[in-house]
Amino acid sequence: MTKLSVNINKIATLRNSRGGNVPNVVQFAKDVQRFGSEGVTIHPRPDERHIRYQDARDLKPVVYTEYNIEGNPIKSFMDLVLEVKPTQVTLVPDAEDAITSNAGWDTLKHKDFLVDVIKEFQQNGIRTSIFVDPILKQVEGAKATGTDRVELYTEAFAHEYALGNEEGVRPYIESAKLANELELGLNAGHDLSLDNIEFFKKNIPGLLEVSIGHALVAESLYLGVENVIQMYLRKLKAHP
Ligand SMILES: CC(=O)[C@@H](O)[C@H](O)COP(=O)(O)O
Ligand SMILES: NCC(=O)COP(=O)(O)O
Repeated sequence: MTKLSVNINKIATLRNSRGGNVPNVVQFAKDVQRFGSEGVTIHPRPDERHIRYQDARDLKPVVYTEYNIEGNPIKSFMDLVLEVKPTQVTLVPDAEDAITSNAGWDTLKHKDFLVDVIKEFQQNGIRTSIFVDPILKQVEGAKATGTDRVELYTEAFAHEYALGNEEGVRPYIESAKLANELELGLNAGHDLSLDNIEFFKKNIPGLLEVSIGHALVAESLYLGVENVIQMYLRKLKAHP
C-alpha cells in the first residue's frame, strides 16, 4: 500500500503573501486528512518563506495521520524536529537559498554526518528518511547510514514523463528494487502529479509513501475554480 502525504507548503505561501491567517494552514491539514490524506508533509526552510517553525508546532496536535517534516538538518531544524517529534523526518540537503529541493544527498561523502543525525532522531523515536537521487550507489550509501527509509527524488522522472519518455522511470525501478533487497523503506516525491502518479506507482515495487504538494495544490485550484465561481455568481445574483 502506498500512502499519500499531502505537502502543505504552498498553503503557507498563499497565507504569507497577505499576512493574516487565510488560508489557515492548521485547518487545511485537518481538512486534507478528513478528505482521506494519509499523511501531512511540511518542509520548513530557514527563511520561513512558507511553513514557519511555529506552524510545525501548531500542526502537531492536529496531525493524526503520518506527520512528515522535511528539511536540511541544520541546528535549528534539528531542535525543531526533536521538540515536535513527528512520525518521520526526511533529510534534504538543500542550500539555504534553494527555490525548491534540487538534488539528493551524496550519501557516501556525507556518511559520517548522516549516521550521527539519523541516530539522534531514531533515539528520539522518529523514523528517518533521506532524500536521494535514483542512483544505486547512493541507495547503497543510504543503507550504510542506518536510515529507515529513502525518498527518491522524482523531478527527473516527472520531467521525462511530461516529454513522453516513459524510460525515465527506469533508474527509479532499479533503485526501488535495490532498496527492497536492502530492506530500506521506500518513499518518493517532487513534481509528482495527477498526470504521472499512476504510471510511477504501477512501476515502482514496494513504494510506501509519496508526498505531493505543488501539483496537488495547483490541481485543486483548477478543479475547484468552476464551483467557486458559480457560488459567487449565485450570491451576487440572489438580490438583483
Ligand atoms: C523534498 C522535496 O522535494 C519537497 O519537499 C520540496 O522541496 C518542497 O519544498 P518547496 O515547497 O519549498 O518547493
Ligand atoms: N517530498 C516531496 C514533497 O513533499 C512535495 O514535493 P512537490 O509535490 O511540492 O514537488
